[in-house]
Amino acid sequence: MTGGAGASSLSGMPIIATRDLTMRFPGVTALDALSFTVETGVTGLVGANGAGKSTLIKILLGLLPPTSGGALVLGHDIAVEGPRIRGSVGFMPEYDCLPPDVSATEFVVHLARVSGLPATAARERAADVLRHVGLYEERYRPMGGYSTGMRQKVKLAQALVHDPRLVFLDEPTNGLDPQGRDEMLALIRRIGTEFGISVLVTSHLLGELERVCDNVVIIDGGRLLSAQSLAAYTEASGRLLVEVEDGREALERHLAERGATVRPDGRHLVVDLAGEETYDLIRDGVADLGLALVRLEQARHHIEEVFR
Ligand SMILES: Nc1ncnc2c1ncn2[C@@H]1O[C@H](COP(=O)(O)OP(=O)(O)OP(=O)(O)O)[C@@H](O)[C@H]1O
Repeated sequence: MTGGAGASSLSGMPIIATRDLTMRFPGVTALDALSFTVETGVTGLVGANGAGKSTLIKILLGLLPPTSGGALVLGHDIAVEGPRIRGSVGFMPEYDCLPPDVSATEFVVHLARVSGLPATAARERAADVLRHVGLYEERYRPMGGYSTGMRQKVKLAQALVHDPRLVFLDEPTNGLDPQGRDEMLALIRRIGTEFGISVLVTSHLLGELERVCDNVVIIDGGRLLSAQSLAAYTEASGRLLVEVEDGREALERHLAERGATVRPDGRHLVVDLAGEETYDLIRDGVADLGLALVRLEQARHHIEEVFR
């Protein structure tokens, strides 16, 4: 993935490539000259409410023409190949209007038929994806009685039923309780790994994307803040985290007197890594003071730091 300052490039052909993508509505610029590429895998698209995530998805599906700029999705041009893109891309919208009198099975079979699958294949695929998302006996009941979690699963199942190469999931954890959220995040990870389908998943919560994504694109007010692999966000920071059972202050003094740059941070000490000798200094200090070492590791950057 590339884009933004300090972006790192991943190998392989991009599944999404945007170029100066701009979308203006009267009085608001929803997307402002966005240029980035996304490689295969699970990619998080994160931004606050109103950042432009849903608008970007509609444009990438070829449903909404941008004001200017362009994009390729799976190598297809959004300006002229919308139907082709929608044939190879699944879409789980943020909101739903699931017919209350219809069962999940009937609904997903119907959408499989709309995607062009023959009747038998549509029934088989629908049964498969409903099982994969975790809807079992309930799938024969009318959807009017479903919980939010079950409705999210139906939306996910219909996005997967035509065996797409890529799925767009718009805020799939919205409205879920913590357990439902965990289940949905685990499912998203499985879609990317076991099923081999690339995923673009939006959220306004960085923390949850951090748990399932290979890559993260961050937008703010329609502008690109950053687009890179998760590993690049959380790379080693050049600082060591040290935790001892008792005697944190004594160790801090000991290290500072020997030239280390050290400061307390909660239960830890954070020590600037000047080289291998910093490890030796800490080891000797802990031994000299007779302390019990609980933890010594490289501090990692946190993805939230992008927003600071
Ligand atoms: N059809 C439209 N007409 C006018 N303004 C729009 C339209 N669609 C979106 N906007 C505006 O564009 C901006 C981006 O909206 P968008 O829905 O893409 O954001 P989002 O990041 O998906 O947020 P949310 O998670 O709240 O949906 C917002 O200011 C929104 O009010």
